[in-house]
Amino acid sequence: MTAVLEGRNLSRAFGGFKALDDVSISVERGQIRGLIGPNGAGKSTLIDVLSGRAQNWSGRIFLGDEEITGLKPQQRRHRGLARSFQRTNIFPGITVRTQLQVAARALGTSGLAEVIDALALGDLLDRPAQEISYGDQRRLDLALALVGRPQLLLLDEPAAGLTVEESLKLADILKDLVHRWDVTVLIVEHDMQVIFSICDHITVLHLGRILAEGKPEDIKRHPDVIAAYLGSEAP
Ligand SMILES: Nc1ncnc2c1ncn2[C@@H]1O[C@H](COP(=O)(O)OP(=O)(O)OP(=O)(O)O)[C@@H](O)[C@H]1O
Repeated sequence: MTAVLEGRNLSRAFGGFKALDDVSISVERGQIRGLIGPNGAGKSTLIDVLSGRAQNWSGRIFLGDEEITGLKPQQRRHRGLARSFQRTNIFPGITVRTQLQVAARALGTSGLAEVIDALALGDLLDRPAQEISYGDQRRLDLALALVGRPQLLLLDEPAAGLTVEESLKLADILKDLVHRWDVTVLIVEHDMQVIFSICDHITVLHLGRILAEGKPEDIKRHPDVIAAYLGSEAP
């Protein structure tokens, strides 16, 4: 299998506190990789390091065969590494259409129609983002990350604040995109229904280190993961 993303020996400290402690991760092409763990485990820190948003970290990162360790977020984005944010990354007063067009222009790409179609945003194009529902805003955030059809999508809690119905719809969209568009996904999510329904592989972080890695059914039964995070009520 080909690794689309490889992080080697990634570390980041805040003062003397190691938020990320020598973590290595390899995500294969076509995978939906879940990244789970308790609050403060280092998940967002890892996403920040991989997307180029973090300062003062160490380690090496490869996107396919290319080392991207020293590249800024926008340079990584141009090479096909996109991310969404825990808080949506959208501008409230601007219409859905304009936000997508601005994102496409910044990337020098066209092909917005397929993104609009995939995320079912067609009826919302002329609405300012502040007027659409929170669930629709999360889909717009995902659409912005998908402009230019990135090869790798880093998602930081895309289902946060969504209803069960919206979360399941999002899960369906993601599964579909991976298969139709050949996008690889690394997803941080606390909603275990979403994680266990879409991920083929899961990495568990705890206290800045990898606690376990494996297939969903093995992770569900892993005693250390149950003790540190899932409890006895794993879905
Ligand atoms: N800018 C910062 N300054 C100081 N400490 C930070 C900073 N950012 C994160 N941390 C600390 O680093 C640790 C890891 O944080 P991180 O946000 O990566 O965890 P997480 O697994 O994403 O948690 P959550 O599930 O709550 O989002 C936490 O203890 C957090 O308090």
